[in-house]
Formats: sequence, C-alpha cells, structure tokens
Amino acid sequence: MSNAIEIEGLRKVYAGDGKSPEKEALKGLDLDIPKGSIFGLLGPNGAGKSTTINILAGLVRKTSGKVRIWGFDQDVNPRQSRAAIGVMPQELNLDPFFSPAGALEVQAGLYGVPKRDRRTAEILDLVGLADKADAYARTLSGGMRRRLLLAKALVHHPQILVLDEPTAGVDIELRQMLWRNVRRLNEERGMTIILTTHYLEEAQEMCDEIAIVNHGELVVRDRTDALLNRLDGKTMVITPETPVGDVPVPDGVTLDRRGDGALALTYSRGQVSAAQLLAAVQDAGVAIRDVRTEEADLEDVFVSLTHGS
Ligand SMILES: Nc1ncnc2c1ncn2[C@@H]1O[C@H](COP(=O)(O)OP(=O)(O)OP(=O)(O)O)[C@@H](O)[C@H]1O
Repeated sequence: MSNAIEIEGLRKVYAGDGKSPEKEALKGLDLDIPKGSIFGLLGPNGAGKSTTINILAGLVRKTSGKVRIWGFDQDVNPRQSRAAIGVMPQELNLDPFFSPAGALEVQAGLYGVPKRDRRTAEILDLVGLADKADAYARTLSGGMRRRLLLAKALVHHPQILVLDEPTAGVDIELRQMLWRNVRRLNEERGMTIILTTHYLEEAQEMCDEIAIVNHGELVVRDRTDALLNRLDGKTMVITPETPVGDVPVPDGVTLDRRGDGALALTYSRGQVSAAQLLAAVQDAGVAIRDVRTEEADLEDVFVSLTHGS
C-alpha cells in the first residue's frame, strides 16, 4: 500500500433545517494521498475542504463513500483509522485550565497512549514550547496556542498530520516556524502531511502534490510542478526606452500596459515563440531597454481551473 489516504465516491449531504435547505457539500469525491507526501487540498470558500478533513478526522459523518486511512477502512476499523491521523484544527479551542504539559497529557489519555509511550517533553520541545510546559494557558500568546494545537495533534504519534489553514492570520515568524516543524516531521519521520491553505504561494512552496476541489468535486490533482506546467501561458514584459503608442501584435497575443509604461505580452508557448514576439515589437519601431518573462504561478492555475465560481 503506497497511499496514506484513499477516498472513494465520498458524499456528504448536510441536512437542512427550517431556514436553510439541505446542502450536498461533497458530490462523490475520489482522492488518493500518497504516503510521505506534503499534500495540499485547495479550493475556494465553501468548496468542501473542511468537510473532507472533518470526515477524515472522524468529526463529521459521511453520507456515503469509502475512506481508508493508512489502510484501515473507517467503517470497519474506526479505532485504527482514527489513530493513524492527527489534526491541527483551525479554531483555537484550548481548555484554559490546562498548562501545555497538562493539555498534552489529557490528549494522550484520550487516545489511550500508555504513560511509558508519552513524549510530552519531546513534543513541547519540537514546537518550541519547552519553557512554557507548566505555564497557565491564559498566559500563552496566540502563536503559542497554535503551536500547542500542533503539539496536541502529535501526542498519539500519528503517521498522518492534517493541518487545516494552519497559518491563517499568523505572523511571518510563526508561519516560518510552523513550516520548519512540519518539514522536519515530513523529512525526518516520514510523516504524511495534508494541509489546506488560502495562501497559494505557500502551497506552491510547500506541497509536492495538490488537489483542487470546487463545489464538492475534484477539479484537478497533480504534482505541483506538473500543475504549473499545465498553463502554457507566459508573459513577456518589455520596457521600452521611451513611451510607445500602438504596437501591433501577432494573433493570439494580448497586450497590456503596466503602470511603469512596460508592455506585458501574454502568449501561448504552443502558438507563438518569444523570438517572433520580440521581432514584432522591434518591427513596430520600439527601442527595447529591458525584457523579462513571467511564468504562470499557482494562482493563475487556480483561477483558470475554478473560473466562474
Ligand atoms: N454543518 C453544516 N451544516 C450545513 N452546511 C454546511 C455545514 N458545514 C459546511 N456546510 C456547507 O457545505 C459546503 C462546504 O463547506 P466546507 O466548510 O467544507 O468548505 P471549505 O472548502 O472548507 O470552505 P472554507 O475555505 O470557507 O473553509 C458549504 O456550502 C457550507 O456552507
């Protein structure tokens, strides 16, 4: 088995109440997540990401479909499938009465981790909270609380770690620390990491593979680099020596003017070559001071694939 997670035909219908109608949040999702990967689950608001993660975590009951976690079918082996996964939730729901060390001990108890297998000090050290082990929870900063949530997700030594919007609203320093920790867990312990994020740059930088969901369906799933290669649109930005007027461009090329007077020519590599573009601009009598090209980034891919939502 090379997959950490196998999802087949997953559906979730939230029942309606008097005010709102029922909602089909997942419409038969199929998704495999390979072991050892850092996997990004992306999608616009309301796409069904949290529903998927909450089903994996055992917090939301699926309507139908199959979910296997580390080879364990959620319906057949609920305990084992739950033990294989740790979730760092979005909300800072921490009990104010427990110190970080206390909170980890309680969590370990909930998961049935025997005392001898508990690694409270080691985990607190990993997330940079060793010196706060016995501090009052209410004295912890927002950043420390988030790190404590990460620590809690790790107490039962899961093979899979799920991070739901881990860096929403956190400062750069904490974000970097979280990512350093997550990378280490992935590289040194082979932990499979699944994350949702609204920061596409972050997904592009962190994830080996990405799935984009929209309206409860899988739109695309691919290696991050392959996904970026899908858009063959490229932009050539030409800064002229002096301001220029009309520039005729070959068919299939769009011309935008940047604020600084530069010409941005977006073209498809399959249709036009960079040499042809440069020649067209020079033929129009433009003296070129500088030329650079811009590749598509994940944001472009995301927009083109979820267009119209
Ligand atoms: N408990 C619930 N009851 C009814 N509808 C729900 C419930 N939770 C989510 N939904 C609906 O299901 C759909 C998917 O929601 P979900 O939270 O999974 O999306 P998401 O991709 O996580 O969005 P976001 O990025 O905003 O968190 C949305 O239309 C949402 O309104």
